[in-house]
Amino acid sequence: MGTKHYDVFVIGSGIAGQTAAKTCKQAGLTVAISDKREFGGTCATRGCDPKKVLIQFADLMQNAKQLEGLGIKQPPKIKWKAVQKFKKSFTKSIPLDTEKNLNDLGIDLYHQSPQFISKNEILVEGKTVTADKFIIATGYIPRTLEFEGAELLKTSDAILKLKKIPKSAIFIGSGYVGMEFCYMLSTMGCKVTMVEVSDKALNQFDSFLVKKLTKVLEKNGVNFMFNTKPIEIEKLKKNLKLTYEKDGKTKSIKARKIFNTAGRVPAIEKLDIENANIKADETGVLVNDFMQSTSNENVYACGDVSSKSLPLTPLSGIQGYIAGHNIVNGNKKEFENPLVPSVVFTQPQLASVGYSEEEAKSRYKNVQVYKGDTSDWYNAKKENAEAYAYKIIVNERTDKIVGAHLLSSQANETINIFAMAINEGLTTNEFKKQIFTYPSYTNDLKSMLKDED
Ligand SMILES: Cc1cc2nc3c(=O)[nH]c(=O)nc-3n(C[C@H](O)[C@H](O)[C@H](O)COP(=O)(O)OP(=O)(O)OC[C@H]3O[C@@H](n4cnc5c(N)ncnc54)[C@H](O)[C@@H]3O)c2cc1C
Ligand SMILES: NC(=O)c1ccc[n+]([C@@H]2O[C@H](COP(=O)([O-])OP(=O)(O)OC[C@H]3O[C@@H](n4cnc5c(N)ncnc54)[C@H](O)[C@@H]3O)[C@@H](O)[C@H]2O)c1
Repeated sequence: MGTKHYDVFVIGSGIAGQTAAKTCKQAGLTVAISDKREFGGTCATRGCDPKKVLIQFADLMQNAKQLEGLGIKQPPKIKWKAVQKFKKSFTKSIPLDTEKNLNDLGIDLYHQSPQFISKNEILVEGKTVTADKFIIATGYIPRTLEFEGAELLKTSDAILKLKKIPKSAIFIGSGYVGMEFCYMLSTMGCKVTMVEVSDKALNQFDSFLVKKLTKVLEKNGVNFMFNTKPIEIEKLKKNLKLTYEKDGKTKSIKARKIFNTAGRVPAIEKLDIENANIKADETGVLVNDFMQSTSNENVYACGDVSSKSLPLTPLSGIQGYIAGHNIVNGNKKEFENPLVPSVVFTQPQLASVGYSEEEAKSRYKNVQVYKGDTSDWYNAKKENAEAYAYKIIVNERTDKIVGAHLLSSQANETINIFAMAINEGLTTNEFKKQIFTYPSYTNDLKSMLKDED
């Protein structure tokens, strides 16, 4: 058993790990990186990017359905095999390209989960490896559900690889992942049931808008079952049977597939972090603003697996850079909790940035809430869209916009306008003075600041 030493050993090759590793290598440090799955991380290989390739076909179907009888004879037929082939053209080369890119930079690669054996030693691929600094960038993994038959559940990895659209499916959990994929499958003709333990979907988002989105998905054929607790899964000949509890009664439903979309948790279970005195809780590896472990100064954590901020791709890249920079230059850069817009890629899309109505009301004395159903506005009507709505939050004293929540077919883009407005501290008057293209969803944003509910 040989021993090897590096200045920096990075665990996880997603956007956070890659960014951190490259930052250290480019500063002249010796660096190694390990991944226990294919290189490239979640977003590029089994998350955001392949998901958007698939979902755009659902969007096409949805748009066509909306215009059926208004010029569209019938919605197009989707060749799912071809769609999957197209998606693969984005994902297939990622692992090898990532490895080659890291290799070319002179970074050593390991293909296994390391285990900490002491504060500065790990065991990986049968070797003891020591390093001055370790960076944990292992991301999130699906939450394990603990009921009988839970091993029959599939995760988002399997949804992205479906060989055909199943006749029926049950989703357990209506967060981002559950809502996006239940929209995709229901639009493609799958009979979908959504089982959610709480009383509404997308708990992080504005209820006024979530209700409207839920209604659209119900029209798409999704059967939402709230306040419902899954308790057992059983394998039948063709189907799976889910037994659940609702209103004190025990009942069951059947479907071809059941997906675990009940949330994601920090991927730390294989690392034996306690051997290196690294502390973590359900939010991830506990770090300070320098992305440095609060209990072991030679360890940094970044991306989803760190305890700081939301598990989204743009933040993982920023945190990876900060961790790498602080290892190279000493703790100089702090993670300052940037304003983060986010979007659920259903149709309509639900997007949000800044404070919710409740957060703003607890923070400011007087809050102005602009809220409306705009499904009768031109942009929605021309698409024959079911729902178009908004809620914008303004601090009344300063007239500055502090939060925006949009439900529209273009919300993934238009929310970025509000992100910029909030970052720049624009007042509603300054915002309304902007000239935007016409007719566009962006131009509608100005009119939203006129109507008070
Ligand atoms: C289906 C889905 C859709 C998503 N869509 C979006 C979206 O539209 N927009 C958005 O912003 N975010 C989205 N996300 C979230 C986004 O993918 C993550 O925030 C981002 O990928 C996190 O990057 P990361 O580098 O922190 O972790 P990851 O990309 O998860 O990388 C971690 C790496 O560490 C490896 N690893 C884990 N454990 C070990 C171990 N013990 N040893 C060695 N290696 C290990 C993993 O194999 C992985 O390659 C989505 C996530 C999912 C699952
Ligand atoms: N578009 C995007 O940006 C995007 C897309 C996918 C994922 N993500 C990221 O991934 C993270 C995880 O998303 P997610 O959807 O996996 O988790 P989530 O935490 O957003 O949602 C999980 C849902 O499952 C429910 N749930 C939990 N246990 C349950 C049980 N036993 N039975 C029934 N329901 C149960 C929860 O109440 C919740 O509604 C997000 O926070 C987000 O940061 C982002």
